Amino acid sequence: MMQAMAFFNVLEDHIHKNLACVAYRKPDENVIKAFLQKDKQSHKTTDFSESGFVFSDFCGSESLLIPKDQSDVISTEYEPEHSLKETLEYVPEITNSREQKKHEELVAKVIAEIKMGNMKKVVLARKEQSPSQLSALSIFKNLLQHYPKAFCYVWSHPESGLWIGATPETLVKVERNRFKTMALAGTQAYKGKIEDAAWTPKEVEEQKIVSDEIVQKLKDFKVASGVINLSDPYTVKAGNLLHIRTDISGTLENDNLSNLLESLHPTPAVCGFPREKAREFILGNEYSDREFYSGFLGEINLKQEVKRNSNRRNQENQAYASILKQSQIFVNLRCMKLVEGEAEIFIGGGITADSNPTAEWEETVNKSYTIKSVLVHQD
Ligand SMILES: C=C(O[C@H]1C=CC=C(C(=O)O)[C@@H]1O)C(=O)O
Repeated sequence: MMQAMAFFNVLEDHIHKNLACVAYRKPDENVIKAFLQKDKQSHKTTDFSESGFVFSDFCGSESLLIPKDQSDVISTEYEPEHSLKETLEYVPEITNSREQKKHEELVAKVIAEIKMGNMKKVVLARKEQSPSQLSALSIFKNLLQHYPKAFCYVWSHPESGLWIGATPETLVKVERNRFKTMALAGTQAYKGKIEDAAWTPKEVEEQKIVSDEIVQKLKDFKVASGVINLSDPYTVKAGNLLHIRTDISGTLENDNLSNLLESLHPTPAVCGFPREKAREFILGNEYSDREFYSGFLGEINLKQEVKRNSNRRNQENQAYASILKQSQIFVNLRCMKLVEGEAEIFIGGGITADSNPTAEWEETVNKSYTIKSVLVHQD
């Protein structure tokens, strides 16, 4: 482990030299890890068989990779610099801008398509520009501070540019032959108590489409070898927002990570249902290219040594530590691209037949706050 100051200095230097690197902290953990690529080559993966950190776009056309064997891997313990406020106070400014009109018109178009029976759900996203007073690493530190339950990262790569985010959504975690995923959807503002959250039928349906489709796709792609386990839906907090979540887990049929990712991505939490029609609509109608927003990112095929228990029965095995292969991949939400000091914030929301265009606009405004609130100095 390095001292935090040395860690951030090395990272900053790497970003400054425009060499590929990523630093991240997993939900509820207190270690920040970084992969600093040593060579200047642009590595990509197509079959997800390598070991390293992957950064994939929404379309699935580009999967950048920082290979472990080409990187220095460093880590530091994260200590919040000052006591943090649970929720940042914020009153969304809802302006009647041109952007709002454009977004609401597109939402209305989706609702009309859904009512014609072409689709059941489409996630519509937009991009918002916001000036930032801070450097990438200061923004990253603010995210670490305010979102302990999120996967917080900063990714810098000559091909993708600089991305920063704090996502609440796991795409998949694989450990040996077990996988865990989640269906996350439905959004409301957090008002002080998780228990007080009441969900409308629209939100319940929006989330159920996600969990049903994940299970169906796992079956279609023959991913799971037996029963797929599902929790009941429950409410989770992500920054200033609440979502509905179902946990889904099972045993893998084989260790083909590529097949698993293809079955899951893009889920109806970021695309829609049916997948292909929703994807086509998104690519043909959204005003901005999503790039890496709503794609996925994370560790793939990392090997970790696990020491055996030293109880008597295991004593003969003491000399052997087992190797655990694991992947932990997140959906790239609540994120921004930093372009010459300006933040491009990407936000979206699920549209179903019962959506209200103005409420959908407001939801994206609320979601943008996860990022906007950390673009300024914190005290
Ligand atoms: C697409 C986003 O969120 C997804 C995850 C949780 C809740 C969502 C919703 O309520 O629409 C979205 O499906 C985003 O934050 O840009």
